Amino acid sequence: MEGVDYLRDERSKAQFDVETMKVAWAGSPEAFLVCDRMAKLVANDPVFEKFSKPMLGRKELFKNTLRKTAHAWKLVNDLHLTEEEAKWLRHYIDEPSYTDLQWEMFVPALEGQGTEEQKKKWVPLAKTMQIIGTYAQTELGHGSNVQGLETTATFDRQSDEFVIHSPTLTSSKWWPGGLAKVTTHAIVYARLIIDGHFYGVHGFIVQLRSLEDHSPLPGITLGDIGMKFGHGTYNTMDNGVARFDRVRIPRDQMLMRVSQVTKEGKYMKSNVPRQLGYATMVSVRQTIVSDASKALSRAVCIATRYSAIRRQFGSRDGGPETQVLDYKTQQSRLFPLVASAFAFRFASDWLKLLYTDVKQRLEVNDFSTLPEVHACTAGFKSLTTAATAEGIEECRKLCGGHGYLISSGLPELFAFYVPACTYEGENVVMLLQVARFLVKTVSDLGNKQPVGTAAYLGRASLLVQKNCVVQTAEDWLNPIAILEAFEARAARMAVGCCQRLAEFKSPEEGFAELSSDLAEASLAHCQVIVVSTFIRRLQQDIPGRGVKQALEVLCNVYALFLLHKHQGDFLATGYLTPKQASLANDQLRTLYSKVRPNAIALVDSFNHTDHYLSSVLGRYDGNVYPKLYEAALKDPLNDSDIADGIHQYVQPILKQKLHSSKL
Ligand SMILES: CCCCCCCC/C=C\CCCCCCCCCC(=O)SCCNC(=O)CCNC(=O)[C@H](O)C(C)(C)COP(=O)(O)OP(=O)(O)OC[C@H]1O[C@@H](n2cnc3c(N)ncnc32)[C@H](O)[C@@H]1OP(=O)(O)O
Ligand SMILES: Cc1cc2nc3c(=O)[nH]c(=O)nc-3n(C[C@H](O)[C@H](O)[C@H](O)COP(=O)(O)OP(=O)(O)OC[C@H]3O[C@@H](n4cnc5c(N)ncnc54)[C@H](O)[C@@H]3O)c2cc1C
Repeated sequence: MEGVDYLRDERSKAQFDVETMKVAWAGSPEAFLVCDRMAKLVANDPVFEKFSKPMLGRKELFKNTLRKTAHAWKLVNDLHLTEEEAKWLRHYIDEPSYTDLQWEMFVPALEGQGTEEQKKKWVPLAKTMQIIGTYAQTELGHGSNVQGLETTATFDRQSDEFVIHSPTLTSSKWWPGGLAKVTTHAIVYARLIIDGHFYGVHGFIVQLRSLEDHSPLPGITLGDIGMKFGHGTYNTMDNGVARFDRVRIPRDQMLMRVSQVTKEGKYMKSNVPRQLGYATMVSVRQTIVSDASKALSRAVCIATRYSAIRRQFGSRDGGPETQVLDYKTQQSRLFPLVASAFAFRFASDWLKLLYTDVKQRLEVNDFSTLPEVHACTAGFKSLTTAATAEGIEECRKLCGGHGYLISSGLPELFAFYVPACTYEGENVVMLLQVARFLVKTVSDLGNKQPVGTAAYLGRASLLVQKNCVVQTAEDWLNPIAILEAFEARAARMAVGCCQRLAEFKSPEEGFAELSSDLAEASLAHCQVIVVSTFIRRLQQDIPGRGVKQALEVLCNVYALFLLHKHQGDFLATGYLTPKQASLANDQLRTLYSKVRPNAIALVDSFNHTDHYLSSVLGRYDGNVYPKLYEAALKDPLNDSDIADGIHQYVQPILKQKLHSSKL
């Protein structure tokens, strides 16, 4: 039956205005309109159909993405889309493509690390796609350890050129998106050598392919690194390998904002810190945090809608069975993920502001907030991608057996998403960066009052002594009580690590030995910031019937869920008593009952189209079973009753004559 809304009753239970919540989720009325327009543009364009993707082979997958990307670029030009609109268009097309690297890394690297002159020359070429670039940092032998990269860029004073060379197999560039078959240029990260001296790793603009016939330029070997996890998701992308055999580039193609090499071969450091060479990674990590909330919102939307349709057990007298969404176990696994999607959304909005601020400061050579922004982007990247990857897998399990079908949309989403835990800074390596910041901050407390996200550590001496005052489950609804619990736990963990570090012969030895504890302290610190950002968001004016109240419930769910999950930390650091932890859990159960009537409306607020979700379980109308059946029938194995290979391989077995002694 087309046109029936199987989730209508659920929608009628909503205690808040969904349309206003959509705006709160999008960030502003303008942002909502852009997203909505781009989502519909993609959903209504047959070129962007994606149902057939799981059936395509590697070459077809890749070509299909090239076709979609070309169509998208045509739309960008024909419709005069802004950069913001074009970004959303790419997002809703929902297929990793070389343009992700072009816009998220190549252009930002040129803009952030190039001189004014370099920007003037290269940025317009990239922005009009006259050149297509990638970010070639990782090598076969090194990814996390950027200073360990082996590719060399040797200055040749005679010709005023750099010679880019891959001296070993492990120095082969390995992973860059779009490198294998598409990109014409790359920012290649290499060790600078002048007169036999090493001057650290720098970025160089290297042309890879002819702009005439697209063939690799002399001395450059390019290829694909092979199929990746999952089928139809990241295999649309040609992650590549590149080897350089003494390839020459002009001197002015070294990105020279941080340091310069003169014609005479003199290495000149400007007054900007060398970490600015890592600025592109800070920019992308910030984007990745925002993508986490989108990916998680997509998974929870599917699992919540399906959980309202799916019924198991509980039927009396032939009446309807229980919706699985009504089971407390289902709620306790699902609702914290719905709350996390909102928490990450608000955290990423805040991070964007922080990043915009640091970008403006860097332009006028103010580097004072860079360490804090680096710690926040690295830490948030780790926290949100790990929770989102786990959350998508949990949503698959929440959908029972059907969640394992490609048509549920969840396996492909997981396969697409999970590398976010590794790329752009492996998650544990990123937490250890936060740990460096924390250790410095705590060690400096006697001399310097911490500010910004670390300001609470300025009260560390108080926080390590004070105990939680909560006496009833109701008390756990007080944002001051919640925030203090998170701050006290994080401060105690950080201070505890620093005290133990002092017992080692050297800080390096202590840091290595205590790295697991330091990573946990870093996670606790990042959770303070995410929880406090959610609380601060609620202190702002939030219009719309019941919107603020619904968000308050989610904020409490997010915080108390984390408290429950990490209660070992809260108890071990001595801030909470077991009784107080148990009261928090009682409150959490009550909160789940408050989320329940709003569950479907909350996931409707993400405004995801059926095209974007690409899930029969998460359909807006809840018409799951007929569509699941229909999708199954479309499988190529259902083209005929007797499949290829049956006559050849199965019938001979069925027809064999065995002697009874062999049975
Ligand atoms: C279903 C399909 C849907 C499809 C949808 C499509 C739409 C998608 C849209 C957008 C997607 C965007 C994503 C695009 C794809 C991404 C592809 C991924 C690309 C990559 O992975 S590129 C490679 C990334 N590589 C890394 O991240 C490497 C990680 N390693 C490092 O960053 C560093 O090596 C290190 C930080 C670990 C160590 O640095 P190092 O200098 O060796 O050593 P330290 O001594 O630790 O640091 C010194 C000092 O510097 C500080 N510091 C380090 N990093 C930074 C920084 N970035 N900024 C500022 N400061 C930094 C550090 O804290 C130290 O400071 P201190 O001395 O303590 O004061
Ligand atoms: C889908 C995808 C796309 C990518 N795209 C690009 C791209 O476009 N351009 C590009 O340059 N790169 C790209 N990469 C590479 C990516 O950035 C690296 O894989 C990533 O930075 C991790 O580095 P690694 O592979 O060297 O991991 P490793 O560092 O080797 O990690 C292996 C293990 O060692 C641990 N480890 C490493 N160092 C430490 C330490 N100091 N202390 C404790 N534990 C440690 C890690 O936690 C991890 O468990 C991509 C990767 C993927 C998966």
